[in-house]
Amino acid sequence: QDIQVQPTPRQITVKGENMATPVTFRLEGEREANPRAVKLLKTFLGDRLSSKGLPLYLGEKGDRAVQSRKRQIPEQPEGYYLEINPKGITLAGNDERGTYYAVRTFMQLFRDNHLPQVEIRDYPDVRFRGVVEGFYGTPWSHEARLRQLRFYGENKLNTYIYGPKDDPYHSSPNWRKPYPAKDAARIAELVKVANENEVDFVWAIHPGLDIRWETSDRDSLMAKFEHMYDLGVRSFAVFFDDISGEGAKADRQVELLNYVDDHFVRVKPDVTPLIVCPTEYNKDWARPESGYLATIGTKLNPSVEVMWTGDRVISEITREGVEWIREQIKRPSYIWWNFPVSDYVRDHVLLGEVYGNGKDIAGSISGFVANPMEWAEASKLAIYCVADYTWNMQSYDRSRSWHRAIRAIMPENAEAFTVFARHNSDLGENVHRFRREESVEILPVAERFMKGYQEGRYDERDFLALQEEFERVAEAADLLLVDNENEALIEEITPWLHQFKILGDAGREALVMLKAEERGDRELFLRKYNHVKALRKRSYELERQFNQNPYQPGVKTGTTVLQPLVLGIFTEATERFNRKNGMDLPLLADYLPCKLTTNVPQLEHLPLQVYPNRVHLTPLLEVVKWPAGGYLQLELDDLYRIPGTRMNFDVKGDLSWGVMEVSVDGENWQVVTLTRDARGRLNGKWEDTPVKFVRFTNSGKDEQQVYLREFYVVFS
Ligand SMILES: CC(=O)N[C@@H]1[C@@H](O)[C@H](O)[C@@H](CO)NC[C@H]1O
Ligand SMILES: [Ca+2]
Repeated sequence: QDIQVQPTPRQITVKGENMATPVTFRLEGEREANPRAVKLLKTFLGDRLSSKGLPLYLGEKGDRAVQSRKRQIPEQPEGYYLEINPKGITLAGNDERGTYYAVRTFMQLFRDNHLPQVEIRDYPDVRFRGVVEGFYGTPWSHEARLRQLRFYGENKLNTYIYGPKDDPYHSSPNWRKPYPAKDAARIAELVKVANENEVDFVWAIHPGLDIRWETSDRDSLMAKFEHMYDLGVRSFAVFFDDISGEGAKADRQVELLNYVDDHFVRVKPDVTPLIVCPTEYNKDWARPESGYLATIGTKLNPSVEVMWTGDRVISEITREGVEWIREQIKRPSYIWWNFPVSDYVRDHVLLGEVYGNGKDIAGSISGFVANPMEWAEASKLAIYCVADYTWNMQSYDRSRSWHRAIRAIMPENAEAFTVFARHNSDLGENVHRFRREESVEILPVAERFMKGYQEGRYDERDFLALQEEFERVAEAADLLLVDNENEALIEEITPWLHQFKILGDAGREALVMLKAEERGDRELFLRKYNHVKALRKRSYELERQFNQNPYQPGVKTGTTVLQPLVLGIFTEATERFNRKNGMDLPLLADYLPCKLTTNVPQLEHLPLQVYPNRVHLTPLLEVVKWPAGGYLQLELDDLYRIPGTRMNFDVKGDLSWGVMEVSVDGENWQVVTLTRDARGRLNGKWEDTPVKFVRFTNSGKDEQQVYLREFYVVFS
């Protein structure tokens, strides 16, 4: 029979027919077994526990209760052996966490009226598995974190790294300060719940923005770690990502890390190995001539774990890639996988399958933690799949895992959530050029239909299939909006559900428009034309109402297939209607195109936010290396005055290297006077003859490392 356990166990042997579930169980080994495993099992079995009944042997290798099965227990860390048969049940761990995992598996196999007769030998591929809360944006709430930790216990994830960029006590300005009492108490509670769920709570510090390489700051960091230790934290990390200047120096970082390792981590009996996120944390940025990774590799204590995001900031993890970095840092890397994090595409939710990472990387990595979205519940979809992948790579099946994740997270509305997730998985254009599949099933139908429609002959079956899909979209949105099985999740995705409902309605109505136009039914066509326009307007209003953040404000859904399909059908039908009826019904306004050209590598694919009279560059989270002579140019679609332009590079020092110019023809340029305001932002304007081009250049002779916090141009 199809026994489903999450994550997929390494080896399951069915030994016979299902057996009737005993009314009671006699627990053997309670005193010596892992207390958290005992507690979990006793809570689960409740009044089925008694001094009589089928014996249930629980314990770790070496404990008396499981002595007879000693040789069956895998010797890998966190491995376990599970046996169910009419004579008795054995849940035996290679270590305490293994026993806990055996109980977790037993709980999934348990049915009120029957138990499978099985033998399972199981252990994880990757040593450290879990999540790094390491994104920019609103940190997760305390309640969201508690739910996460329980979710990790259920899915055999053993690591949660606390590192929200926007927590001022994790990063600047207060990394040197202890948490205020209320926050401290919350951290202590998180640690307690993490322990109950056999999760290492790793507290990370991000000091690099303003650290000074003096003993006073070293002592501040040690004192902060002591403060966290007193709250119960036993696992620590230091993040040196997204910094420049003094803090980015490898030998200084290594000196500090080795000091912390020697005088804190290894001094205390119960602290796990220190973890560091290096400043050069991906291959794209690694500069052999800087010697940064070589310094890490040769001088950093070998016991310190080194994180790595892959070949690029956001990238799939390949065997070749992890073997390359292993050479550089002289140890396996601890993967920081930047998915499903969406802090650089905040108007999207990423609910698609987890795929693209090699199944042959386990031998070269020590850890694999996913950086999630600020939407904690919505991130569970990907986290569930990462748990399955990192536990047993060879048997990982991206689609099976994803469907099981949906049923685990939304059992009552799995179908509706599947429809929603299918069409909310790609990121759209983004600065990292990282894309995901979206609307995979309907894509071929949509393409074939649009081609046929434009050529004047489409297959009616395709028409009906699209109609059915848009109906399912509309239904799914309404079902999920009133779903109460996971209210925290619905609360997170409500803006996208409203947008999804509009998309479903607009799709159905556009198809009615198409038929009305074909039949020459003017009245019906005009009714539906106006309805779709109204839906479009509602969609824009939603974009302005929800999720207003300074990076990618708004609410995008179905952007890769369904939205373009609706727009395509609407446009084609309206153009035909206009031609046949000598009318000039306007098409759906799309914002004026504005073109960006640049020779700054990190800005090459920077999406623009274009509004009726403003164009914003999408701010970047990472440090931008702006070479001497590096320029960024905006070409507008017409001649405009520039009543205002603003740039914020978050640079304290000299900005005189930056020059802004405007031009009518892209050849002759006039300099725009820039003034620096109290907050260090550069402001300018151009009220003279209207211009078509605006450019900003590093006219100095050195590379500048800046943050692109804000860059917009207002034109009129
Ligand atoms: C190691 C790492 O990825 N650090 C940050 C991370 O905090 C961001 O969430 C990530 C995704 O935008 N970008 C890389 C970088 O900005
Ligand atoms: Ca024991």
